[in-house]
Amino acid sequence: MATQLPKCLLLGEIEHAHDEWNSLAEFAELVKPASKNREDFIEECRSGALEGVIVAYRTFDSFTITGRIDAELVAVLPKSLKFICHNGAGYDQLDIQPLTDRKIRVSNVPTAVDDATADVNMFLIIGALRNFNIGISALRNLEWRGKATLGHDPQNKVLGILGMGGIGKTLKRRCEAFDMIVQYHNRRQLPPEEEDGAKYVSFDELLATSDVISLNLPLNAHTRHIISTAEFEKMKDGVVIVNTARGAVMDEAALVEALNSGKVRSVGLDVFEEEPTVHPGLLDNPNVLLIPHMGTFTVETQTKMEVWNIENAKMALTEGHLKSPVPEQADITDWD
Ligand SMILES: O=CC(=O)O
Repeated sequence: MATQLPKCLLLGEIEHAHDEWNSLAEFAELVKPASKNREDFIEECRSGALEGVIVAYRTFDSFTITGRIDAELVAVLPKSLKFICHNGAGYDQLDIQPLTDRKIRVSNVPTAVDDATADVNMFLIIGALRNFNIGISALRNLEWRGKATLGHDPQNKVLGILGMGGIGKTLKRRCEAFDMIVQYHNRRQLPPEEEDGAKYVSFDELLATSDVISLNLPLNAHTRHIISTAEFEKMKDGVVIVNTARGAVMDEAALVEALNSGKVRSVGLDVFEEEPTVHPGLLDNPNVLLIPHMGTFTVETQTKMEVWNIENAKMALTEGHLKSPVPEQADITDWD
């Protein structure tokens, strides 16, 4: 009698790496949920229709199907489920603790996102320093430069990177090519070979001494609103801030006030607290350069990310472990 293959559940779509995804059929029956929203998905899980699923591959956009992977959802996920492979560097859509409690292992996609996100980060730094939003909007309104005032050069400006992970380190190299002086803050100082000449400073020193502050840290319970009114007050007058991490690391309402008061000169934002909604005080402010979460939005990077995430799923199916487990679970060895 033929042995039954385990199931691998696709939450969301594969857009590029179709061959790699289809190759998983050697190891698993590839299935999709029937549901299109959280309520139905919870019902589908409860009905037992997804039993036999060992690995779930999910995309950022599959949030529309499942909502947050939180304790409520974790309680109904198939009993057979052992691995969730998240296609993205930031995995704040998943609550790791309830998943760990249920012995479900989670992976994310680091590294593959670094270049594309650092490129957007650099674009935002230059664009915000040079007031390009004002010029671009004026030109589209047939007002030539409109109210654009002189911008500022990046050369010799102090860049403070908050969160020196893969994207932060890649950004550092980009910014050094623009002759910026790079300092950073992490919860722990990096070894010298990883710092690669960047100065380690305390959180408060980074706030007080940077001309440009770049937010490159993950969103979690410790980092939500890590930049709010008290932190803006500690910054230099006329500071420039860019964010390609997650909107909620910065208090958007407090940012609008800091922009209105002139404390913050300009910002470049790729991410927002309540995507796809953007605070009207940001939309209305000409000193805000906005991009709709396009940090990794390139053919090459989206393909790399899918291939990486499929490798996680394949390893889970064939070897029973993940290529890139999330840091919270990386040191756990007892999964039985
Ligand atoms: O936002 C993009 C990602 O988390 O990969």
